[in-house]
Amino acid sequence: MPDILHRILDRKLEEIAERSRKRTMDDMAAQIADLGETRGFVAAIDARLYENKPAVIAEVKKASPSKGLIRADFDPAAIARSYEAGGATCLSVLTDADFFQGHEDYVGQARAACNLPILRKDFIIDEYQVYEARVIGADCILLIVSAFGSKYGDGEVVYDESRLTELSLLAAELDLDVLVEVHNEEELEIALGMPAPLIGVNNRNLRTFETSLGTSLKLKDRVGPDTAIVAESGIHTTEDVRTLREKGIHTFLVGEAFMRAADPGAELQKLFGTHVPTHPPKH
Ligand SMILES: O=P(O)(O)OC[C@@H](O)[C@@H](O)c1c[nH]c2ccccc12
Repeated sequence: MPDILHRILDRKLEEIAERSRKRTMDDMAAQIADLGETRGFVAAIDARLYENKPAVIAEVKKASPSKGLIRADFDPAAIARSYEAGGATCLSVLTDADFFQGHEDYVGQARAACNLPILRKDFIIDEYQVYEARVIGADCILLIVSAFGSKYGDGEVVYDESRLTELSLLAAELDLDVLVEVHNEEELEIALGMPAPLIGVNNRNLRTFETSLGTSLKLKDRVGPDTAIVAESGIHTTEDVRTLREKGIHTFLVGEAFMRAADPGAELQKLFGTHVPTHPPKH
């Protein structure tokens, strides 16, 4: 049985073919020429880190293949406002419909409701989706290195690095930032060789759903103190945040823990905010 990533990517190829029959890449390129500038995604993170504060990419996610429905009461605009009020640095909006119950319109809805830069969270494997990301109002795209890997009979995985580079160069041309996602050392080496990426370490294996913060901790050792990484997935408690910060990781991508809370922004503040004293200070 093919793994879930495989199934998602097969479906993406169909989706791209369906969509390009309705709207061509040339149409989108013409539309992009009239758009304003993007909101700097990486710049917002850098600015937050420069202040010595944690940078949180807060995810707008209704459901996932591993968890099923996560949030029934799902209003992207309200969630975006809540995240902004709770101190998020950026947003990540799921646009995949078939596996995450996302939609491309959610990016525009979130964008209109706040001033935060937005990552289009989807499985991008083709130029078409990069143009589409810019048209729907994203400021950054995700490139998942494992989506560019092919497994051979002997178990060896070969990555199409030139495709990854082509797509990240196209993103730069369209004024989009790129978050390159890795899950192991081999993928990390590939990400490090790409033009100026922001590197995210997914603690969740997209083929098995196994999740461990140990993945971020281990790969952080490989890049050393001078390379910032984003710890993605499986972050639920203040203890998780403390463990990662002690290791020198200060940028986080969090979805489920916020999405299950009645007030996602308040939960963000609880996980990452400064301690609020229970007694007001005396003058
Ligand atoms: O809900 P979590 O465990 O906090 O995870 C958020 C985010 O990291 C996760 O949704 C994610 C990371 N990389 C992805 C790639 C595709 C889809 C989803 C993801």
